[in-house]
Amino acid sequence: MSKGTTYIPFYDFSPSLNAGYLKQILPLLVSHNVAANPINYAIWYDYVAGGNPALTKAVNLLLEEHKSFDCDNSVELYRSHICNASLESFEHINKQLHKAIEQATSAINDTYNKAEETNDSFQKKSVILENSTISDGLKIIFQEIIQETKSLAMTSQAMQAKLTEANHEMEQLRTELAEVRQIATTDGLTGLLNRRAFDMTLVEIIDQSQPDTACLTMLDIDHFKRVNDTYGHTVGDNVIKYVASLMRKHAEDHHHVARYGGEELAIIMPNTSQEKAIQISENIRNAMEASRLQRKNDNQSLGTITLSIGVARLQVGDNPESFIVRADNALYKAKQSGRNRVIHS
Ligand SMILES: Nc1nc2c(ncn2[C@@H]2O[C@H](COP(=O)(O)OP(=O)(O)OP(=O)(O)O)[C@@H](O)[C@H]2O)c(=O)[nH]1
Repeated sequence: MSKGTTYIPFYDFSPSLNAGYLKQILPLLVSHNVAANPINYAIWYDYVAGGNPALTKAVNLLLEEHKSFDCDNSVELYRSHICNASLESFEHINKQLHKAIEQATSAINDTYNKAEETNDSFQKKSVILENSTISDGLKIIFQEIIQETKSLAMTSQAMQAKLTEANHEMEQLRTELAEVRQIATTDGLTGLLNRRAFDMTLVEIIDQSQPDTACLTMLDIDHFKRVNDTYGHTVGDNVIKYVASLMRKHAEDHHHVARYGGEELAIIMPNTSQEKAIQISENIRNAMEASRLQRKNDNQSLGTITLSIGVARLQVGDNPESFIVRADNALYKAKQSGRNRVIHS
């Protein structure tokens, strides 16, 4: 069982016990119509194993309310009761630690500076005292105080060095997290945003935009199956990469070009009128139609490959789903009406 919500769930039961859980979990997944994916398995594993009362309560509540274990509910259960590790949570922890180290460094700096100042002033006064007529006992006490402040200054200096090192490590970690984020949001084939990043960006842009000021363009390569079947999957991959490069070239700097899935690509266009979105889409479509692609190894022509494109503009009350549906419907119309064209909703 995972021990409550952690960053990494921990399971330490024996194989035979796990086999027993498996036998109980499968019928539960079937009877509650739950998809047997790893997230759901983890939820029902904890449910069967017991020992995670908050999760058991949350699952029972969903059952009582006859709610489905759809993707949203499952991810919510998993994040709230089993594992809340995410790039965002690691980045949050990193930021908090960085802040704490900065505060500690600043406090240590103050201590060091004060100790140095006090030390300086004591040093000056000790010269005066050396020549004064105060008793030797007092002179010894004074020397001891000077030693103490010196050692405080040295300790502060050593702590300062350690904190600077810790800060450096945190910065390195932050760079690594940024690299992981980059990998997690990038499509491996095209280098465009992947579907996860597309979904997140679309939510943000809808949140930030007024109706009519943003557009969504969905693009699909025509008869792509034929390309794969005739020239092979590797050539197909290269065609997708080529289309991605055309999209990057024609989209504006503030646009978000993404691979929506398979041979379907998309551009989220904030601060862009529908006319502008159509014009950019036409430029991409024209450029593709005019391209003379050849197979690398034998220069065999791939013939003309075309694109169908659907454009939608953001409307009042839109959410990501409705926005995508409108762009997708326009794309579908482009396909239905003969392909190699741009249609807006
Ligand atoms: N090479 C390659 N092919 C892919 C990739 N993803 C999806 N496909 C292929 O894309 C093709 C999509 O075919 P369909 O959806 O039937 O449509 P189509 O042939 O493009 O025809 P229309 O969309 O109707 O013009 C399928 O053959 C998929 O296997 C990929 O990453 N690489």
